[in-house]
Amino acid sequence: MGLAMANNLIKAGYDLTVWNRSSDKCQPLVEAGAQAAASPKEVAEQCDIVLAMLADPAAALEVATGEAGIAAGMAQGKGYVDVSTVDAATAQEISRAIKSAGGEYLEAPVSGSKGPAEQGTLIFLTGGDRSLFDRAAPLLDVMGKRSFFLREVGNGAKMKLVVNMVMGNMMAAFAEGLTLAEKAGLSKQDVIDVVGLGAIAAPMFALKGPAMAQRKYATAFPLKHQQKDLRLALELGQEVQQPLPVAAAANELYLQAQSAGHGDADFSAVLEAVLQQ
Ligand SMILES: NC(=O)C1=CN([C@@H]2O[C@H](COP(=O)(O)OP(=O)(O)OC[C@H]3O[C@@H](n4cnc5c(N)ncnc54)[C@H](OP(=O)(O)O)[C@@H]3O)[C@@H](O)[C@H]2O)C=CC1
Ligand SMILES: O=CCCC(=O)O
Repeated sequence: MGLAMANNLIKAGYDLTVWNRSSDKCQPLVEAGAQAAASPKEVAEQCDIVLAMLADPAAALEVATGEAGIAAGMAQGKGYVDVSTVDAATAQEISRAIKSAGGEYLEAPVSGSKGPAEQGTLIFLTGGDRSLFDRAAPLLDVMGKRSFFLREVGNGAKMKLVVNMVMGNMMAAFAEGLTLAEKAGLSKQDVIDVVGLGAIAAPMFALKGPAMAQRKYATAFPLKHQQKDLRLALELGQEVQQPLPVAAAANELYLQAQSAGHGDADFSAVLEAVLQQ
């Protein structure tokens, strides 16, 4: 995700300084004109606005608040926009670290996968400093088609978890439907066609269904990240005392798929867990 988003910023003419834990992954961006930095701190020292796209809450915290992290290079006038999918408490902790270092903070997780990241059609779900939202808007407009400002830090994370919980549930239900159809003697392609014409038609089913019918799962959204998002959504449900039995059942399927070695495959590989029931 980060590579595609950074590429679009370079193409739009922005002067980029990049860092990634595995530094070889920065090479295509350096070849496209970006400068490589030795640490997140160095990126923050060199840039007015820092963007980060990281795996999970642990990675987001380490990169933002670690010894050579973003906060260590922050100063007044600089801003940090974290587009990773994390929980609200993590976003709030990062916000405190950035602000006590004098910077501004915006959480901005994205809806939309690899295709929208490449095409610059992501949807940003933001919360935090309104002035940074306004300052970063031209960058978000290069990478996305719409940006929502949801006020205080944590609301972007919560919105993202709600959306991804629904998405994870939908994919698990679709996998069950395909499996039931096949065992009942129906064609999976017929199921995809019928679903695509009715009220439950979804771009996701049309996009991923044909490959799922062949048990192929080229990674756009890694299954391990979908399971992380369901875990975080279930934790949010506990915080606000909302039972989420459908999401809890879906989470079990993603955990099973992950244990069976499909964590780095696309999240549609949840079908493999359904097939094992
Ligand atoms: N893929 C998708 O369709 C979408 C993903 N997201 C969210 O975006 C985020 C990134 O997703 P995606 O790009 O697919 O994931 P990847 O797994 O491809 O990338 C994860 C990134 O996080 C880095 N990272 C992981 N752990 C650490 C750490 N401890 N310290 C420093 N860096 C670390 C990785 O570095 P390294 O290269 O060294 O491993 C890599 O750059 C996730 O939060 C995901 O939920 C949101 C919308 C869509
Ligand atoms: O977090 C991943 C979202 C994927 C998508 O919105 O298609």
